[in-house]
Amino acid sequence: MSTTTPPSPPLHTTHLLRRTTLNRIFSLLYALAILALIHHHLHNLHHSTTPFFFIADLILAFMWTTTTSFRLYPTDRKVFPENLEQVLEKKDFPAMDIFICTADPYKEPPMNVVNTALSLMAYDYPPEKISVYVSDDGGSELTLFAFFEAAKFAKIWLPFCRDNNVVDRCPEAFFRSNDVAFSGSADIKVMYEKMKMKVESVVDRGSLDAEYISTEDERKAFERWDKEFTRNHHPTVIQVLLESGQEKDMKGHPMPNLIYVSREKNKAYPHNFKAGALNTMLRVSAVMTNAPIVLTQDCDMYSNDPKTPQRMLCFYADQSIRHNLGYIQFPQRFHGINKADIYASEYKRLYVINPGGMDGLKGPCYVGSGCFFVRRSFFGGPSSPELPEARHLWPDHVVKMPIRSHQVLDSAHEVARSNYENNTTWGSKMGFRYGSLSEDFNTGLQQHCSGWKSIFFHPRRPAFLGDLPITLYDALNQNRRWCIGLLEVVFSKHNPLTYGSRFMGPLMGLSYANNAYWPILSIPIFIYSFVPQLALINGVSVFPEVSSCWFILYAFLFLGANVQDCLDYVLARGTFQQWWNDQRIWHIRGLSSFLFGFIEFSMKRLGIASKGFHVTSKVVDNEQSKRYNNGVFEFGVPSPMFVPLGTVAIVNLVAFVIGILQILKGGNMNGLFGQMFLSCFGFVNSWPIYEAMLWRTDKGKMPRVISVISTLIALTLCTLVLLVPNA
Ligand SMILES: O=c1ccn([C@@H]2O[C@H](COP(=O)(O)OP(=O)(O)O[C@H]3O[C@H](CO)[C@@H](O)[C@H](O)[C@H]3O)[C@@H](O)[C@H]2O)c(=O)[nH]1
Ligand SMILES: [Mn+2]
Repeated sequence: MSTTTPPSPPLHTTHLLRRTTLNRIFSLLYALAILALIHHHLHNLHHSTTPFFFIADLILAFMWTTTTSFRLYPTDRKVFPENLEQVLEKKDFPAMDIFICTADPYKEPPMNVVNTALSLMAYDYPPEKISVYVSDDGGSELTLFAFFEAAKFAKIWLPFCRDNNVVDRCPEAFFRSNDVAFSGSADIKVMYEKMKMKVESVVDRGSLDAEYISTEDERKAFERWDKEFTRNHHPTVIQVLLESGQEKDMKGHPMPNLIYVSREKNKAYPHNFKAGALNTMLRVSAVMTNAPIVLTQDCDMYSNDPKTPQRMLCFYADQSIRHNLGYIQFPQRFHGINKADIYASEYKRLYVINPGGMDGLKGPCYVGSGCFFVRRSFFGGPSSPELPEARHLWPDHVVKMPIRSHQVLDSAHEVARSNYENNTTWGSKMGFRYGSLSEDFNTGLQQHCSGWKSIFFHPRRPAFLGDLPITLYDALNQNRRWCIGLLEVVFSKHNPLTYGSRFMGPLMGLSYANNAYWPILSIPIFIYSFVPQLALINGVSVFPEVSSCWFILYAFLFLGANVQDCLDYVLARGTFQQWWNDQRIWHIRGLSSFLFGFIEFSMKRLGIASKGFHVTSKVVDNEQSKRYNNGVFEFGVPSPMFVPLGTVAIVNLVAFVIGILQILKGGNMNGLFGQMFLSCFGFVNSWPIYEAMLWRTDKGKMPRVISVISTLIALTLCTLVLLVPNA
């Protein structure tokens, strides 16, 4: 009799979405329609405006092709963490090194960073297997001070969460939403508030008074902030705040490791922003704990689900996919979004819809936060390792010394030196990749190209929740930085279309290109925001007449793209109103951040100074936050990025009014319908801009100077076009 081992229960399953077949059929139809349109354009090239639309439509067609790569294999996954223990015993769970990046105590309040750290330390996971590394690029004693306090509070907070099975393990989120009386929660709240007050008062004052320093350890730590210490030029500071083997929580259970690291900064060496910080963390953690799993977290992205590591393990523990599994990406989700999501800060397409489409191919892009990496994936491809010279940095190295021992601390300082990476392949072949302000996109791309796969998992309850920009200026600035980073990849050797398609296949190449080529959308958006409108003012018809069959083609292309986009959006649990705002913000980005990102990228290439990584502010102004919650656009600052928005708003208004007048006078409605429709669309989309320019009185209105400049430009354009002979 033969015995067979029963098959182990599934840890995860994956399936294609039901809409896949429809998607594919529609893609084919739409592609044919695009070909017909190109044919139509080629026959009409002699018309004066056709070349504009030809260029615009070619770019739109290209972008549509890239979007289609997400629609051919849209995938969804399920995990079964309840089966985990049959495959992997708790004592065999892999260790995890968690990196939390922060860069500025005034834009990223230390109390928020502490909250993120506490939520992650409190994971429902063996604490002795967790090490949290806080990377402080701000080199701030205020942040370190906050973490000394956090380490004390953690000894109470962790057992409280564990014993009461708390789900919101970020203290701030817990106290905000839980009125249920957990045993002891009132006392803990008092302790939390006390810590918060202490930290915030120190941050408000901007310096640390002797009265706040209570132990010898702390005194010694803060001595490192001497007179020479500045944010851009200072020695390495590594402070072990909690050591798992040594420290116990108030119930006697082990604590996770908690380590503060501010890498050495020296103006003579490039620090490569976040990617540089993360590479330092990779090395420092290698000599201290060297866990096989690395979780990267932005300082504002707190854990919203203590079971996330178990869900991640459902993939990691599956031997059949392990050999080339590089990372598991959870989507970036946000808290505090207003109901209509006016700035489309949720980036539903980028963070939720598109990754699901790539998951059916070789896996999603890395988006910078909420991503569990297999450490080995930073050191060459699955079958072509690229290892650092120092043996103790290899991913299989086993650390045998306690993290506070001299040897370990000495090597940690050594690898955090600002010139450590000189003449090495860190940032080019190893670790997080340099050369792009969108280090996340760049790193994921290169990992995929070297043969790694990734997995996208989108649980119902968001695994992480982050802050989002609540002013239009911040939102556009963030987008502008991304564009610079994306263009840096497009114009590098790792272009997703050429290099990417060669190593990942054409569909993955197109998926990556969809994001990378965002900024070129600026061209069709500018053309369609100005040319048909100006022609309308001049009474020139540029689109097919309503009665012609070409009009049906135009209508199909316009409606087809928008209805499908809207369906994708609504099926991903969005609302129609959110989709509406999302399409509007795409136009806004096209007219502002995409263009300005392109300009700054070009200047950077020409060697003219650039701002580098401009950290998004996470500080909330009460007035602004009130307006944001009411769904009111926040302009306020006189940014040149607002000028095209104002100009387009006025040109569309003028065109729409003149169009109506012409029709009333018995003009050519049949020939001008398309243009009337576009001006009307532009007019409706610009509503918040008229409000901000004309009748709002609050601080978030459009600054006068921007209104004046954009009105002048718009009126000049409208007048000039009237001088063009009406052909
Ligand atoms: O020199 C720097 C600059 C930034 N950061 C950190 O990088 C993170 C992201 O910065 P943020 O200003 O919040 O940028 P976002 O645009 O919101 O971030 C998105 O875009 C970045 C790439 O541009 C990714 O790194 C992020 O993970 C992704 O969430 C924050 O934790 C910062 O502290 C550093 O550690 N060092
Ligand atoms: Mn952020």
